[in-house]
Parts: sequence; structure tokens; C-alpha cells
Amino acid sequence: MSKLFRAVIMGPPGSGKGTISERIAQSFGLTHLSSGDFLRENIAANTEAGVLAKTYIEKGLLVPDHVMTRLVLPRLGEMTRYSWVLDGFPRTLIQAKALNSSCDLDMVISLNIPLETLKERLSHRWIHPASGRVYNMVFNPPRIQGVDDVTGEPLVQQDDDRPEALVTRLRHYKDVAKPVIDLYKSMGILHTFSDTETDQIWPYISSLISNKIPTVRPDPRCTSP
Ligand SMILES: Nc1nc2c(ncn2[C@@H]2O[C@H](COP(=O)(O)OP(=O)(O)O)[C@@H](O)[C@H]2O)c(=O)[nH]1
Ligand SMILES: Nc1ncnc2c1ncn2[C@@H]1O[C@H](COP(=O)(O)OP(=O)(O)O)[C@@H](O)[C@H]1O
Repeated sequence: MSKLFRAVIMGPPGSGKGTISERIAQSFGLTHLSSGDFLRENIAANTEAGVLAKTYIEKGLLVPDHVMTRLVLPRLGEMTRYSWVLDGFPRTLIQAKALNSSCDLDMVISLNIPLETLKERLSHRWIHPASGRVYNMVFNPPRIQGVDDVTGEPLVQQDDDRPEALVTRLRHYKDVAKPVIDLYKSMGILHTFSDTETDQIWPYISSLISNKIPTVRPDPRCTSP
């Protein structure tokens, strides 16, 4: 049986979770699972969870725990045979406890990025809604201004990246993330990285995962709730 690796990446909005998860996925052949993408899929498909979630996201608020756990845990249950990096979940202690009771994590990466850097980055973030591809008009701009590299479709700025929603989101993040970070610290699986640039952080994350991957074991408990 192949060895599986399960990581969570945490950090405030704009800290680079999506960007770093994509690099991990490509470098190590893991699947990148994103709670934000799950939500956007549900919003686009007008599911009950999607309609409900949209009302919270538009206000810059977290989606309630029971909605998130019902959305994310079954998706993890479908991934029992794959290694993954989970981006954006858990964000609260209730979510973290629900995740702990479904599977054993090998590693939690926490990104600690200065507030001014976050504000600057998010003001330049544009996405391709259908695929979830993320661009930054300064750091990684699309080849043609305003359109997705792959499909040529227009890019949009997410409602929750607009300055009004952003300040609320960052404040909320700090309050709810602290007990989650403390939990993972007490479990001995937390690794925190602080810098203003993803390219500076990446070599450290890459070597951490390289050292860990050969030793991980499959977790038969990672099943659908
Ligand atoms: N200037 C700059 N932008 C970055 C860096 N890393 C990521 N970004 C951009 O910052 C924005 C937020 O990154 P993202 O990965 O979406 O963060 P997330 O909200 O934590 O998932 C995106 O537009 C990225 O392209 C970096 O090191 N420098
Ligand atoms: N685990 C979660 N719990 C509650 N709300 C969530 C969760 N994941 C995503 N969301 C909601 O979806 C929004 C977008 O999430 P995401 O794409 O991960 O972006 P970001 O990291 O930039 O906030 C969040 O601002 C929040 O409202």
C-alpha cells in the first residue's frame, strides 16, 4: 500500500495558502483541497449550502461550522487513497476537532504574514471563478491583462477581497485561529513560517515536506462521517 501524507495549511486571507498549496501539490504530487473552492463550487451550483454560505461570505464572515464540516468532511472521505493538502479548513476549534476525529494529520503549516502585506496582496488578487485559478496583478499577472491564461475568460475580484470585507475578515481570523494553532502546537505538528514573500518561505516548506513524506503511513480512519 502506498504511503499517504496529510497536511493542513493555515493563515489569514491573502497569506499565500492557495499559492503554496499549489506548489506543494505540483512538487509532491498531492491533491490540493480548498474549502474556498468547495464553497465557490456550491455557490455556483446554487446548492442549499452554497446559497447559505454566500450570505456570510459577502459580509466578510466565516461560514457556520456545521455547514463547513458537512461540506468538507465528506469530500475528505472520498480521498482515502490520496495524499492531500487541505487549504482553508479548519478555521475554528470546532472544525479542527471534527477533522481530528476523521483523520490523523501529519503536518500543519501556519503562515504568519504582516497585515500590511496581506492588504496589499488582496487588493491585487483576481480570480477565474470557474477554475479557482488565482492571479495577482503584480506577483503573478495573467499573460493578457484581465483574462484567464487557460480559457481566455474574464477575471473577477472576489466580493470578500474588497477593502470593506477585508478588515472584518482579518480581525475574525486572529480571534478564531488562536485556539486552533494552540491545539496543533500541543499535538506537536505545527510549523510556523513568517516572511513577506512566498518565494522566501517556499524552500523551507519544501524541505520540511521532503523530509516527512518518506516516513508517513496511511490512515485507515480517514473515512466519510
Ligand atoms: N506580492 C506577492 N503576492 C503574492 C505572494 N504570494 C502570493 N501572492 C498573491 O497574493 C494573493 C493571495 O494569495 P493566495 O495564495 O490566494 O492566499 P490565500 O488567501 O491565503 O489562499 C494572490 O493574488 C497571490 O497571487 C508573494 O510572495 N508576493
Ligand atoms: N473553514 C471555513 N470556515 C468558515 N468559513 C470559511 C472556511 N473556508 C472558507 N470560508 C469562507 O469562504 C471565504 C473564502 O475563503 P478562501 O477562498 O479560503 O479565502 P481566504 O483564505 O482568502 O479567506 C472566507 O472568507 C470565509 O468566509
